[in-house]
Amino acid sequence: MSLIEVRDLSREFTIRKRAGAFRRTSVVKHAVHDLSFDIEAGEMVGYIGPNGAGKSTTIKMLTGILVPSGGSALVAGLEPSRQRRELARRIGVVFGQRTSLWWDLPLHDSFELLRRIYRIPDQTFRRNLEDHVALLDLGDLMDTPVRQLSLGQRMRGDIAAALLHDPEILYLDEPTIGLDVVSKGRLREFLRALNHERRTTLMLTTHDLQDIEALCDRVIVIDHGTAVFDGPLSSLRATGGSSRTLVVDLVDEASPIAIEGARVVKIEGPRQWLAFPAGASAAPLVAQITAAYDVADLSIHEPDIEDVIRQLYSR
Ligand SMILES: Nc1ncnc2c1ncn2[C@@H]1O[C@H](COP(=O)(O)OP(=O)(O)OP(=O)(O)O)[C@@H](O)[C@H]1O
Repeated sequence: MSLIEVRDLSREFTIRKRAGAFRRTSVVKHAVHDLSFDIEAGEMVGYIGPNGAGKSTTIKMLTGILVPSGGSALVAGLEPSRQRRELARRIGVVFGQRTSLWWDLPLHDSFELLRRIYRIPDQTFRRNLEDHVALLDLGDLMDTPVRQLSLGQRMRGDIAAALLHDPEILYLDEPTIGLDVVSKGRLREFLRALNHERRTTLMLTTHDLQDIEALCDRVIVIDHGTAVFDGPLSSLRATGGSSRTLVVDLVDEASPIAIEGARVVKIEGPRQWLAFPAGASAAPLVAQITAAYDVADLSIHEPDIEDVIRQLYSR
């Protein structure tokens, strides 16, 4: 059994609209429609899609906040909407846009309250507090009220809080939103270590594709409530007819390189750019070029992930 099992999961919302002075009609919005996927323990999965695609609705169903209108979800063997309390002990949730900490309380008191709410055993609490306070650099901030923390500090506090009870699964919704480059880097490093060393399963929703590139081997792309891609990041690059580029520095300027399987798209002096399908191997191309030309240097450029995803959304 997978840690997260989603089968034909659907959620509709009925939206009532004014259709005249006194008349109202209702429209049904399919926020999530027949969605299916499995996530195994220890995976780090990026869950991405354009605004309004259904990401938050999915996460809300997986955490038990929303009841599905159809299909099923099993998380750690539990049915989220029916076994929400039991599930809360097994999962952690972090929303970048809002905090789960107590605004007026020092960080330390927020953690203490969570210890009681989740009835976290003393040893677990102490070990996690010690580890996470050190790794997330929260030591000097423990006595500061949450409202006085910067966005990055608050986010680190929220992540430490979500991990106090040793959850097997951590859902992160836009964890790096509004953070500077250094803070983003540190946070990604922490999440990578958490996944490697504690085997915590991560499901990450973000509009920052660098988060995905830094953390996730697998990506699920959702649009209009259904999955339009589910696979490794490397295969995502290969979809949508995108291409990789071989950049060849010749010893001397030459006419366009003519080989099978790639075409020259740009020439600047002795440097030539050759495009080839993203799913193809560069090895035979390199062999052909080095056999026929005097080559000073070679490099391969992967397709820009933002372009690939833009193509996927516009389909
Ligand atoms: N409570 C609700 N009532 C009515 N419609 C809703 C409700 N919640 C979500 N929707 C609609 O369902 C669709 C999916 O919304 P959802 O918040 O899941 O998208 P999202 O992928 O998380 O978007 P974003 O990236 O903007 O956060 C949207 O069209 C949204 O307007």
